Amino acid sequence: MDHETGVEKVPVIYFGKENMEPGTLSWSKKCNEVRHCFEEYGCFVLVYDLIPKKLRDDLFNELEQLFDLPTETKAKHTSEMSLFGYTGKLPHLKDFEGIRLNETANLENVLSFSKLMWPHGNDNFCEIVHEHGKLLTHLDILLQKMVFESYNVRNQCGNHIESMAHILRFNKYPAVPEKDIETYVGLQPHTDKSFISILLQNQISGLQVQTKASAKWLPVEFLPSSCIIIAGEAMTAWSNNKVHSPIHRVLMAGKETRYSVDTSSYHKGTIHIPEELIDEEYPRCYNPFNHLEFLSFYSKKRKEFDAGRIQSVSDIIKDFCGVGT
Ligand SMILES: O=C(O)CCC(=O)C(=O)O
Ligand SMILES: [Fe+2]
Repeated sequence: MDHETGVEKVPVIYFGKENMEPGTLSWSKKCNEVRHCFEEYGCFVLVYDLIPKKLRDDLFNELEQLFDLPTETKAKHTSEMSLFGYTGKLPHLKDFEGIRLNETANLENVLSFSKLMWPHGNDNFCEIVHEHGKLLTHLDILLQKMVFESYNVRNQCGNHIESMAHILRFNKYPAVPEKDIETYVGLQPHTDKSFISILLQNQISGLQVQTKASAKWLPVEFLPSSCIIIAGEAMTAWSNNKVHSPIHRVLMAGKETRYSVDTSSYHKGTIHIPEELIDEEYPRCYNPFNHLEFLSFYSKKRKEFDAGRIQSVSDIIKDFCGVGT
């Protein structure tokens, strides 16, 4: 809630050098702030001077060039799982395009992708994407440490973080024809299946998040040096339902193309709900689950959803590993 205007807004958290020293009082306050936002909204805008402005601008320039490549070239980047590879121009998403890359903090992965896209590779692209991959992986791990700290399960954090994988998705939402404004959906309402998702965007807004309390759509405003942090269903399960995984969508209402970069973290093994988060008030809601198997389960459900056979793919973690399902 914005106290001056009384208007409900997606919360904003500021990270500065002065509160990022683990063990200090201001660090624990920040950890609690992060946890509070995850519990009440499932998301927040993070203002943090982590990625230099020029590096960000360079990334969005590179993305423009990448998406300008012929569709046949982009489609060379394939995968059996619907979560990976190139997604283009699906009937229900109009002109939306997405490209997913695995572990961009590992330069080899970016290099082999660039050789697939450009006959002689593209050093500039590789350097910029790899730099982002490293910084965003670092940020994801930092946020996870803060969550574990705030729930008093710091001792379990090391193993958890060592098992994390990071996937980057580049998204392109083309400008909207005048007649379609108001009705055009860039990305349908969904919850993320990750542990945490971190979103960077160019200056073009469009992301909206549904509130937990009143299911109201809140637009996410762009702030300089910011990214948007969203809790995925895997963190909801890990936290025994304390963390909220918000439904969000992209509604394009502008004449300029929107680009975003989504970094999602996934556990490569089994996620166990800490015993410390289970008690009489909060009985166990989820069994231990394999995160990658959950993604395959989602992938199948997603195909059923796209074919109109099921109504929703939000909250699907309950079907997968909820206690009593
Ligand atoms: O582009 C955005 O702002 C949202 C992207 C998103 O929700 C996703 O990739 O899961
Ligand atoms: Fe999402």
